[in-house]
Amino acid sequence: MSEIVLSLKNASIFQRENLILSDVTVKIKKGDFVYLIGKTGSGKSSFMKTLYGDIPLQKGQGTIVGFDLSTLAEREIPFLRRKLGVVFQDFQLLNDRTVKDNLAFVLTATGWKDKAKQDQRINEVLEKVGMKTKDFKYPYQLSGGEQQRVAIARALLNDPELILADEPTGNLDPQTSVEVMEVLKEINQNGNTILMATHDYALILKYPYKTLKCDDHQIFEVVQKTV
Ligand SMILES: Nc1ncnc2c1ncn2[C@@H]1O[C@H](COP(=O)(O)OP(=O)(O)OP(=O)(O)O)[C@@H](O)[C@H]1O
Repeated sequence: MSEIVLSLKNASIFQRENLILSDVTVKIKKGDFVYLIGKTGSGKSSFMKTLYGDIPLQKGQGTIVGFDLSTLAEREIPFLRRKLGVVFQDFQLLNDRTVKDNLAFVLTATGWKDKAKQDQRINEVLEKVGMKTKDFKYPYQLSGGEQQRVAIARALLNDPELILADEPTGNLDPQTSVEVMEVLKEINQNGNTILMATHDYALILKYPYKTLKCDDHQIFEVVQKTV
Protein backbone atom coordinates (compact mmCIF):
# COMPACT_ATOMS: atom_id res chain seq x y z
CA MET A 1 0.00 0.00 0.00
CA SER A 2 1.29 3.47 -0.86
CA GLU A 3 2.39 5.63 1.99
CA ILE A 4 0.18 8.69 2.62
CA VAL A 5 2.23 11.82 3.39
CA LEU A 6 -0.70 14.23 3.62
CA SER A 7 -4.28 13.56 4.57
CA LEU A 8 -6.95 16.12 5.36
CA LYS A 9 -10.50 15.17 6.21
CA ASN A 10 -13.37 17.66 6.44
CA ALA A 11 -10.85 20.36 7.23
CA SER A 12 -11.67 24.05 7.34
CA ILE A 13 -9.01 26.64 6.63
CA PHE A 14 -9.35 30.05 8.29
CA GLN A 15 -7.50 33.35 8.07
CA ARG A 16 -8.17 34.65 11.58
CA GLU A 17 -11.98 34.31 11.89
CA ASN A 18 -12.62 34.25 8.13
CA LEU A 19 -13.46 30.90 6.62
CA ILE A 20 -11.35 30.51 3.46
CA LEU A 21 -11.89 26.83 2.56
CA SER A 22 -14.34 24.36 4.03
CA ASP A 23 -14.77 20.61 4.04
CA VAL A 24 -11.38 19.96 2.51
CA THR A 25 -10.63 16.29 2.01
CA VAL A 26 -7.32 15.64 0.29
CA LYS A 27 -4.79 12.82 0.22
CA ILE A 28 -1.27 12.92 -1.20
CA LYS A 29 0.80 9.76 -1.54
CA LYS A 30 4.55 9.38 -1.42
CA GLY A 31 5.99 10.06 -4.87
CA ASP A 32 3.03 12.15 -6.11
CA PHE A 33 3.36 15.47 -7.93
CA VAL A 34 0.22 17.50 -7.28
CA TYR A 35 -0.74 21.01 -8.38
CA LEU A 36 -2.95 23.34 -6.39
CA ILE A 37 -4.55 25.91 -8.67
CA GLY A 38 -7.15 28.64 -8.25
CA LYS A 39 -7.75 32.32 -8.73
CA THR A 40 -6.00 34.99 -6.69
CA GLY A 41 -7.52 35.02 -3.23
CA SER A 42 -9.07 31.56 -3.58
CA GLY A 43 -6.99 30.23 -0.69
CA LYS A 44 -3.93 28.48 -2.13
CA SER A 45 -1.45 30.20 0.15
CA SER A 46 -3.75 29.81 3.16
CA PHE A 47 -3.92 26.08 2.42
CA MET A 48 -0.13 25.83 2.13
CA LYS A 49 0.36 27.83 5.34
CA THR A 50 -1.93 25.46 7.21
CA LEU A 51 0.21 22.57 6.02
CA TYR A 52 3.48 24.03 7.32
CA GLY A 53 1.99 25.15 10.60
CA ASP A 54 1.76 28.88 9.93
CA ILE A 55 -2.03 28.82 10.32
CA PRO A 56 -3.56 26.44 12.90
CA LEU A 57 -6.02 23.83 11.72
CA GLN A 58 -9.06 24.77 13.79
CA LYS A 59 -11.62 22.39 12.36
CA GLY A 60 -11.45 18.92 10.85
CA GLN A 61 -8.65 16.40 10.73
CA GLY A 62 -5.24 16.60 9.16
CA THR A 63 -2.00 14.67 9.26
CA ILE A 64 1.15 15.61 7.40
CA VAL A 65 4.42 13.64 7.38
CA GLY A 66 3.38 12.00 10.65
CA PHE A 67 2.24 15.18 12.46
CA ASP A 68 -1.34 15.77 13.56
CA LEU A 69 -2.21 19.30 12.39
CA SER A 70 -5.24 19.64 14.66
CA THR A 71 -3.14 19.17 17.79
CA LEU A 72 0.13 20.66 16.52
CA ALA A 73 1.92 22.52 19.31
CA GLU A 74 4.09 25.59 18.70
CA ARG A 75 7.21 23.71 19.81
CA GLU A 76 6.58 20.94 17.24
CA ILE A 77 6.56 23.33 14.28
CA PRO A 78 10.37 23.37 13.74
CA PHE A 79 10.34 19.56 13.69
CA LEU A 80 7.46 19.50 11.21
CA ARG A 81 9.33 21.94 8.97
CA ARG A 82 12.42 19.73 9.02
CA LYS A 83 10.38 17.02 7.34
CA LEU A 84 8.98 19.46 4.80
CA GLY A 85 10.84 21.44 2.18
CA VAL A 86 9.16 24.78 1.60
CA VAL A 87 9.79 26.85 -1.53
CA PHE A 88 8.37 30.36 -1.91
CA GLN A 89 7.65 32.63 -4.85
CA ASP A 90 10.22 35.19 -3.67
CA PHE A 91 13.01 32.64 -2.96
CA GLN A 92 13.72 33.99 0.54
CA LEU A 93 17.47 33.54 0.42
CA LEU A 94 19.70 35.47 2.82
CA ASN A 95 21.37 38.20 0.76
CA ASP A 96 24.28 38.76 3.10
CA ARG A 97 25.83 35.35 2.54
CA THR A 98 26.85 33.10 -0.32
CA VAL A 99 24.82 30.24 -1.74
CA LYS A 100 26.95 27.77 0.19
CA ASP A 101 26.54 29.72 3.44
CA ASN A 102 22.77 29.99 2.91
CA LEU A 103 22.64 26.21 2.86
CA ALA A 104 25.16 25.76 5.68
CA PHE A 105 23.04 28.10 7.81
CA VAL A 106 20.06 25.74 7.48
CA LEU A 107 22.14 22.65 8.17
CA THR A 108 23.66 24.18 11.31
CA ALA A 109 20.21 25.30 12.48
CA THR A 110 18.88 21.78 12.02
CA GLY A 111 21.64 20.07 13.96
CA TRP A 112 24.37 19.19 11.44
CA LYS A 113 27.62 19.69 13.38
CA ASP A 114 30.24 18.03 11.17
CA LYS A 115 31.56 20.58 8.64
CA ALA A 116 32.73 17.90 6.17
CA LYS A 117 29.29 16.28 6.18
CA GLN A 118 27.69 19.69 5.69
CA ASP A 119 29.93 20.37 2.68
CA GLN A 120 29.11 17.00 1.20
CA ARG A 121 25.37 17.49 1.60
CA ILE A 122 25.54 21.01 0.16
CA ASN A 123 27.38 19.67 -2.88
CA GLU A 124 24.81 16.92 -3.34
CA VAL A 125 21.79 19.22 -3.32
CA LEU A 126 23.43 21.88 -5.49
CA GLU A 127 24.33 19.15 -7.96
CA LYS A 128 20.66 18.10 -8.12
CA VAL A 129 19.60 21.60 -9.18
CA GLY A 130 22.59 22.30 -11.46
CA MET A 131 24.11 25.01 -9.24
CA LYS A 132 27.24 23.30 -7.92
CA THR A 133 29.64 25.65 -9.69
CA LYS A 134 27.99 28.78 -8.28
CA ASP A 135 28.16 28.02 -4.57
CA PHE A 136 30.46 31.01 -3.93
CA LYS A 137 28.02 33.56 -5.40
CA TYR A 138 25.76 35.86 -3.42
CA PRO A 139 22.01 35.63 -4.17
CA TYR A 140 21.98 39.12 -5.75
CA GLN A 141 24.59 37.91 -8.25
CA LEU A 142 22.20 35.25 -9.53
CA SER A 143 19.22 35.38 -11.89
CA GLY A 144 15.73 34.70 -10.52
CA GLY A 145 15.78 31.18 -11.95
CA GLU A 146 19.14 30.46 -10.35
CA GLN A 147 17.95 31.82 -7.01
CA GLN A 148 14.92 29.57 -7.18
CA ARG A 149 17.16 26.56 -7.92
CA VAL A 150 19.15 27.40 -4.80
CA ALA A 151 15.89 27.69 -2.83
CA ILE A 152 14.92 24.24 -4.11
CA ALA A 153 18.34 22.89 -3.11
CA ARG A 154 17.80 24.38 0.35
CA ALA A 155 14.41 22.65 0.56
CA LEU A 156 16.10 19.32 -0.26
CA LEU A 157 18.80 19.54 2.43
CA ASN A 158 17.09 17.45 5.08
CA ASP A 159 15.62 14.96 2.61
CA PRO A 160 12.02 16.13 3.12
CA GLU A 161 9.07 13.78 2.97
CA LEU A 162 7.05 16.45 1.16
CA ILE A 163 8.02 19.59 -0.74
CA LEU A 164 5.52 22.47 -0.56
CA ALA A 165 6.14 24.97 -3.33
CA ASP A 166 3.97 28.09 -3.20
CA GLU A 167 3.98 29.68 -6.68
CA PRO A 168 7.66 28.81 -7.24
CA THR A 169 7.57 30.21 -10.78
CA GLY A 170 5.46 33.26 -9.90
CA ASN A 171 8.37 35.70 -10.27
CA LEU A 172 9.96 34.06 -13.31
CA ASP A 173 9.57 34.53 -17.05
CA PRO A 174 8.06 31.64 -19.08
CA GLN A 175 11.40 30.18 -20.24
CA THR A 176 12.92 30.29 -16.74
CA SER A 177 9.71 28.83 -15.31
CA VAL A 178 10.13 25.84 -17.60
CA GLU A 179 13.74 25.42 -16.45
CA VAL A 180 12.70 25.46 -12.79
CA MET A 181 9.87 23.07 -13.60
CA GLU A 182 12.38 20.67 -15.18
CA VAL A 183 14.28 20.69 -11.88
CA LEU A 184 11.10 19.95 -9.92
CA LYS A 185 10.13 17.21 -12.37
CA GLU A 186 13.52 15.58 -12.01
CA ILE A 187 13.51 15.61 -8.23
CA ASN A 188 10.00 14.14 -8.32
CA GLN A 189 11.28 11.39 -10.63
CA ASN A 190 13.98 10.73 -8.05
CA GLY A 191 11.29 10.04 -5.47
CA ASN A 192 10.43 13.39 -3.87
CA THR A 193 6.77 14.19 -3.28
CA ILE A 194 5.72 17.68 -4.37
CA LEU A 195 2.67 19.87 -3.82
CA MET A 196 2.93 23.00 -5.93
CA ALA A 197 0.54 25.96 -5.84
CA THR A 198 0.46 27.79 -9.15
CA HIS A 199 -1.72 29.77 -11.49
CA ASP A 200 0.55 29.14 -14.45
CA TYR A 201 -1.77 27.16 -16.72
CA ALA A 202 0.82 26.90 -19.49
CA LEU A 203 3.06 24.94 -17.13
CA ILE A 204 0.20 22.65 -16.13
CA LEU A 205 -0.51 21.85 -19.76
CA LYS A 206 3.15 21.20 -20.49
CA TYR A 207 3.68 19.13 -17.33
CA PRO A 208 0.38 17.41 -16.58
CA TYR A 209 0.01 16.06 -13.05
CA LYS A 210 -2.87 15.54 -10.68
CA THR A 211 -4.52 18.93 -10.14
CA LEU A 212 -6.52 20.22 -7.19
CA LYS A 213 -8.50 23.42 -7.59
CA CYS A 214 -9.52 25.99 -4.97
CA ASP A 215 -12.80 27.59 -5.93
CA ASP A 216 -15.83 28.84 -4.07
CA HIS A 217 -14.33 27.86 -0.69
CA GLN A 218 -13.83 24.26 -1.79
CA ILE A 219 -10.95 22.13 -3.04
CA PHE A 220 -11.67 19.49 -5.65
CA GLU A 221 -9.71 17.48 -8.20
CA VAL A 222 -9.97 18.57 -11.81
CA VAL A 223 -9.11 16.65 -14.95
CA GLN A 224 -6.69 18.17 -17.43
CA LYS A 225 -9.32 19.02 -20.08
CA THR A 226 -11.28 21.35 -17.81
CA VAL A 227 -8.32 23.12 -16.23
N1 LIG B 1 -3.16 37.52 7.02
C1 LIG B 1 -4.43 37.51 6.59
N2 LIG B 1 -5.44 37.92 7.39
C2 LIG B 1 -6.73 37.90 6.97
N3 LIG B 1 -7.10 37.49 5.76
C3 LIG B 1 -6.15 37.06 4.91
C4 LIG B 1 -4.77 37.05 5.28
N4 LIG B 1 -4.06 36.58 4.23
C5 LIG B 1 -4.95 36.30 3.25
N5 LIG B 1 -6.20 36.57 3.65
C6 LIG B 1 -7.45 36.39 2.85
O1 LIG B 1 -7.61 35.02 2.63
C7 LIG B 1 -8.13 34.78 1.32
C8 LIG B 1 -7.25 33.75 0.62
O2 LIG B 1 -5.95 34.30 0.40
P1 LIG B 1 -4.74 33.43 -0.11
O3 LIG B 1 -3.53 34.29 -0.03
O4 LIG B 1 -4.73 32.14 0.60
O5 LIG B 1 -5.15 33.20 -1.62
P2 LIG B 1 -4.29 32.67 -2.84
O6 LIG B 1 -5.16 31.75 -3.60
O7 LIG B 1 -3.00 32.14 -2.35
O8 LIG B 1 -4.05 33.99 -3.66
P3 LIG B 1 -2.78 34.43 -4.56
O9 LIG B 1 -2.86 33.60 -5.82
O10 LIG B 1 -3.04 35.88 -4.80
O11 LIG B 1 -1.54 34.20 -3.75
C9 LIG B 1 -8.19 36.13 0.63
O12 LIG B 1 -9.53 36.56 0.68
C10 LIG B 1 -7.32 37.01 1.47
O13 LIG B 1 -7.79 38.32 1.46
